[in-house]
Amino acid sequence: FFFPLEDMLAVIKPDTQHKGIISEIRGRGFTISRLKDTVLSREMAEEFYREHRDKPFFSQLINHGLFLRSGPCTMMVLTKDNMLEEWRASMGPTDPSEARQAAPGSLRACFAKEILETAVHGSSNTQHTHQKIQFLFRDISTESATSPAYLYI
Ligand SMILES: Nc1ncnc2c1ncn2[C@@H]1O[C@H](COP(=O)(O)OP(=O)(O)OP(=O)(O)O)[C@@H](O)[C@H]1O
Repeated sequence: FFFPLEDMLAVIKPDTQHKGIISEIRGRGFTISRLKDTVLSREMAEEFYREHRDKPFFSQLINHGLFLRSGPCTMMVLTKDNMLEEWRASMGPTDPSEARQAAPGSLRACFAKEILETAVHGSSNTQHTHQKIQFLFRDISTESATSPAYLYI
């Protein structure tokens, strides 16, 4: 199983797609090399956010107004130099009200509603990127990878 080292897994959460966020992401210099719409089941949402399963807000995160499962999530493999830092800076702080204060141009300042409806997700490190891409893009293949640097896992 191969994929480019610089890739990262990003997600546009439900109810955000129609607002032109994809062209906004491209406009910020991110290359979208894979894109797939997926409606998450509860089991998939729990697996997706498994790192947070011991947090007090885990149940809310999965169940809040069925938000995460209320429509398709757009799963994307993004590429850019200095990817992790660039994407986190583009997303802005987790809490959208903080984002609107501290990073008014960020995606969450522009598109997110509240802390449980944060519009976008990004894998927080390389290991999570690998796990999430495997989980969501099981069909990805060596031939389809585009970057010269690959990791074999
Ligand atoms: N204190 C909190 N109360 C309620 N929900 C929270 C809280 N902190 C985080 N969350 C929710 O859990 C998700 C994951 O939290 P995390 O700390 O990983 O933030 P993030 O890395 O900015 O967001 P994401 O993982 O979605 O990219 C957030 O998108 C948010 O919806």
